[in-house]
Amino acid sequence: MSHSLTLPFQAQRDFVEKGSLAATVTVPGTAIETTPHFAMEPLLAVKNVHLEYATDKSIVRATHDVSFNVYPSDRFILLGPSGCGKSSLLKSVAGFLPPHSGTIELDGKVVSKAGPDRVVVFQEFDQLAPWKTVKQNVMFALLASRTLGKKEAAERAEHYLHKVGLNRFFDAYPHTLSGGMKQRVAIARAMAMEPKVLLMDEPFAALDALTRRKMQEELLALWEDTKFTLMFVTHSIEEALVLGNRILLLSPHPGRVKAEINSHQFSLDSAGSPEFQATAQRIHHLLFNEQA
Ligand SMILES: Nc1ncnc2c1ncn2[C@@H]1O[C@H](COP(=O)(O)OP(=O)(O)OP(=O)(O)O)[C@@H](O)[C@H]1O
Repeated sequence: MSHSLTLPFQAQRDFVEKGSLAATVTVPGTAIETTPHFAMEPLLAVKNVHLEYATDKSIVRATHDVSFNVYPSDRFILLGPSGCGKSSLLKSVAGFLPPHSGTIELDGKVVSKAGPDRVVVFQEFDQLAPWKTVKQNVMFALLASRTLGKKEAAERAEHYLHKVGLNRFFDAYPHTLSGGMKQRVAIARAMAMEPKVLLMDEPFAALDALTRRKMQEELLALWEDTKFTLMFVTHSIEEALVLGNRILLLSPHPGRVKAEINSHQFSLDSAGSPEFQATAQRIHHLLFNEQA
């Protein structure tokens, strides 16, 4: 599904620079809201995607006919109940799970395998190589993908480790780090690849509430800095609202698009506001099939 409106050039620039505009248009007869994206082409186009797993006993359908577009600098959230296919969609965009039918296009090219233009940060703390230092972990992906030579990879690793506040830990080994610090390394490693889309699968779900909040703040600060394109999976309505500018709501298993919501008006400070609470309630109703 693609909804685009034409706005003047300055408004288009505002969108690119700020990542979103205040204007919201609701598509008549649907629960889909759209921020005008002008004549801008989507960076990522997911079209009518059915995802399936073949098990010994049966075929498990993970998603049914899912379509959405992600635009440059979007912070696009996949939100839905457990088992609705959020992680499967992320895996499919990453190139690990080919669609049973439908297509996924990045920059107009069909995604058929994993590539350095899509990097995933997972929830697990064990995604780092334990025998490598923090800096070596960040450099490894750059070297293995032949993105950079050794000297440039070292410089880029240091640059992104600075950005996530780990400049004093270049030579530390993962087992000496807290869960939050390990996730910062994983984020630095992913950002160092400078992917077209950064994919995050509940990266903060295993952290305590205070660290989770801090990591959300840091992720938004990183986004303010470089305006990267983010696709982020969560089942927390609050996390979706504070981190995302657009939220795709998926129905329970198998996941179908239930609604698309604009959330660019919210920040980490708006969690207690009446508007935030009302939107959270509305999402809750939409997710649980009550009238919004
Ligand atoms: N490797 C697999 N083999 C078979 N079925 C699978 C596999 N991975 C996921 N599934 C099934 O696909 C459906 C979607 O799973 P998925 O993990 O994508 O959902 P999710 O929304 O990310 O869930 P959660 O929020 O609990 O992580 C579920 O029914 C799940 O049991």
